[in-house]
Amino acid sequence: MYLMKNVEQYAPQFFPVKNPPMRWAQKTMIEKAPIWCSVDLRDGNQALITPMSLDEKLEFFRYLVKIGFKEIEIGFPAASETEYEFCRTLIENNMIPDDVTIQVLTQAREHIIAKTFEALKGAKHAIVHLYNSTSVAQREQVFKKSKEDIIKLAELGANLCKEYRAKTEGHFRFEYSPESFTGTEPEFALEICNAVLKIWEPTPEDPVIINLPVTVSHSMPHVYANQVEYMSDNLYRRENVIISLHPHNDRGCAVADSELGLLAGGDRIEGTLFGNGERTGNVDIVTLALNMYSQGVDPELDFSNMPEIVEVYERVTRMHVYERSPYSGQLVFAAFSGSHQDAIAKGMHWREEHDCKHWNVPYLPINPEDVGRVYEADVIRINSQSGKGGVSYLMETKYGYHIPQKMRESFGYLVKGVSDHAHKELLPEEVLDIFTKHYVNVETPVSIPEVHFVQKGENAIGTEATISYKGSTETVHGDGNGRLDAVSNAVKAHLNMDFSLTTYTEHALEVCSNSKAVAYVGLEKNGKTYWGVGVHSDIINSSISAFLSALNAMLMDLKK
Ligand SMILES: CC(=O)SCCNC(=O)CCNC(=O)[C@H](O)C(C)(C)COP(=O)(O)OP(=O)(O)OC[C@H]1O[C@@H](n2cnc3c(N)ncnc32)[C@H](O)[C@@H]1OP(=O)(O)O
Ligand SMILES: CC(C)C(=O)C(=O)O
Ligand SMILES: [Mg+2]
Repeated sequence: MYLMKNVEQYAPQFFPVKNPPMRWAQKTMIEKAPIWCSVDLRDGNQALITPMSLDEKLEFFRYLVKIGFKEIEIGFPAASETEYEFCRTLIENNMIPDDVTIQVLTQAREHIIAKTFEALKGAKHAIVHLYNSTSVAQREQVFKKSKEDIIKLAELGANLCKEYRAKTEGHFRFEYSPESFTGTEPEFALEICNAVLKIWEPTPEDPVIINLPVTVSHSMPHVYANQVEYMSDNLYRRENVIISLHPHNDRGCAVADSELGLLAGGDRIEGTLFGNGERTGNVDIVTLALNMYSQGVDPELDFSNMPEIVEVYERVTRMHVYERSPYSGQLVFAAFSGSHQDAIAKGMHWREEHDCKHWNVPYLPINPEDVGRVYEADVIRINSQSGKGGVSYLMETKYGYHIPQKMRESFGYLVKGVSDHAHKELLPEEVLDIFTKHYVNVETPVSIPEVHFVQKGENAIGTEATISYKGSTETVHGDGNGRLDAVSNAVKAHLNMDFSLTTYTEHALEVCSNSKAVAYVGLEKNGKTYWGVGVHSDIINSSISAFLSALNAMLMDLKK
């Protein structure tokens, strides 16, 4: 018995290439950026609940130009007034930079082609993108036409485009898409593309784009790569043809389809920012480009200010960038878990110490700063899964505290406990607050309001300390081999208790541009270590405060 009863109605709907050479499978990397074409304003827009307004489209267009797109499909001008107006606004207001080519989509129907060319009047250059469906399902169910008739439809469209181009001023190139390519037999897809190419006769000066859309994804990515390789090997005048890939993400494979398709002969990618588009989306160009970037290949697009890109995109499309979207999601660089944080913190230190030329910090495929993300806010995030490494890294990078190795565990568990009980993430300020309240300059139950020292020999110091404890204040004396030792001995004698000072470290601390000294003290009693921190403008005061803080932690614990 099947858990999902309808499984039997499904069968593979794709047409694999027979005996594919699979030369692409020998390659391991995409070595140069493809030609990028953003289809955000067309494919992306047609998939929005509320399509973008004219102003929103204009803003998005300008932003795509800023990112570095040189080819932008701006819409389907024959589809609606807004689409038409948008095209006219760009042209009439000279808003298209000379190095940017707009692209428009049209069906193979005369009135639609006529309207498309009318929309393009005055454009210096443009790509006219003609499509018709070629898949078995569409031929049978939608067009109810034979293969021959479908080829005739494509030829009609190609001829009409040629005629209208001849009548319109401007430098226009052509693109043809056998829509639903992945549901089409490869031999038929080749036949129809070659029929169109024979009408358009591509030359080096007038190359034609053949776009191979994964309109609906039916197969694993290597099947698509074989189809692309087959087309690339057999297209008429291949040398003057630009093979474009247009994957959709129905199987979650759009990025893989694009990458393998590029290895297999693709020259160009049509996709959208963050993968917006019909159903599960188009290929996410951000991911594709930054995948290349992470291997040292210049993607020729600028994604260095991801927070701004996300803001513009979310505002104009009313879509949301998923928190786990590669490179762009709010949480993709965040490490909550202790061992990840620890490795990142160590990796960052390693990098500083070894002046590494290549980025190889564990768990971070790229430097988050390269896409405008901030370490403290975006990388090490603290909750009950966090550990000492991450918490200490945060205290060091955000607040300048170099917590001694031996103290880190105590602090790590303290923070984890707070987060666990509150059942929430702790902000850096909250972590600092726990640190301050628990360790820094703690003056109860014991405080030392006054202390004096006298040098008694080369390694001998005497102290006179005023100690307040349980409501009484007394002046006591002690000797030691240093100031802290002398104070510690005076306190031990006064309280009639024993403990040993196991850790002492100190360093300078910048607090609001004032330099202070911070000291850390570890006191051990009955096999347990108690920690204290002192912060003061004077290092002697810092060390005594650190000592007292540790002592007070011990006394409070012994009282329990
Ligand atoms: C995979 C993709 O993303 S393809 C792009 C899809 N995008 C869009 O469709 C958005 C814009 N489209 C529209 O606004 C409308 O569909 C228009 C304005 C283009 C056309 O509108 P209408 O003619 O009113 O309606 P509609 O789209 O339903 O037309 C369907 C007819 O066109 C035919 N047709 C569909 N696609 C094509 C094509 N590429 N070439 C030629 N004919 C086509 C259909 O077979 C059908 O024919 P029929 O009238 O003989 O049954
Ligand atoms: C118009 C075509 C290229 C398309 O968007 C698709 O097939 O997905
Ligand atoms: Mg599409």
